[in-house]
Amino acid sequence: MTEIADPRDRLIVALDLPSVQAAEALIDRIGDAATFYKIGYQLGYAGGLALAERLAGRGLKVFLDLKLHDIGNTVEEGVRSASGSGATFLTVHAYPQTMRAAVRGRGAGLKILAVTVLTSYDDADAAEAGYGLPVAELVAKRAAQAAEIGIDGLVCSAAEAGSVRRIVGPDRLIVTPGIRPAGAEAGDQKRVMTPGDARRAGIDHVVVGRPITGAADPRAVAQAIVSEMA
Ligand SMILES: O=C(O)c1cc(=O)[nH]c(=O)n1[C@@H]1O[C@H](COP(=O)(O)O)[C@@H](O)[C@H]1O
Repeated sequence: MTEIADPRDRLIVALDLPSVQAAEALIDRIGDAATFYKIGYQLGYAGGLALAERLAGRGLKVFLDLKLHDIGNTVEEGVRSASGSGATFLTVHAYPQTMRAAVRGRGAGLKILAVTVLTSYDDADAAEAGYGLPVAELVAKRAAQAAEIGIDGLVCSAAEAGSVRRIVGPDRLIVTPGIRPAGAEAGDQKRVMTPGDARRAGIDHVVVGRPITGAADPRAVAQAIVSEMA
């Protein structure tokens, strides 16, 4: 688990919103309660990649959640292009070929996170997708491969954080979505945990979307999550 000087950096707010204007309005409302923002498909395909550069230029940290998975050459060159965006994190799916290519394309300052098994999957979903392993074993297998390949961090559910930490050691990052403050709706997430329990399980960063983007007071929810983890 890495030392983090500013406790706000542990929270990554997922900007899962339809437009740059909506994202900028949310960032304004949150103000200095958050320092780290994630841009994924929904916003990325609606002008969010340019926003990523602007946020990084303002000193905010940016997680580009592109979840790359393609032939090695395409992943390597895609990661190389993203290396100029000012982002701190970029996701790829945790397939060995893909992870090796991402490490080859990684530029200075960009950390590659490998998504082990999506937090919306349980064992039945993994079986339906053709995997012969329960989720916990598939996460462990992919975490070990990621560490061997030299990936900077893993995305998994907080429920697997303890076993992933034992596999990857203290220096690799563990980033966990599927985070729900007590009483919040799980939605399509199947492997969920509260921010406090996730922190106690040894995670470095949590990713939180709808509990903040859908809140009447997103700033207050962000502050409560940061305090719960401190
Ligand atoms: O890579 C991710 O960020 C990710 C991986 C994963 O396994 N599960 C997962 O939910 N995410 C992302 O984390 C965010 C979670 O959003 P909420 O469920 O609204 O809190 C979304 O932007 C997802 O795309």
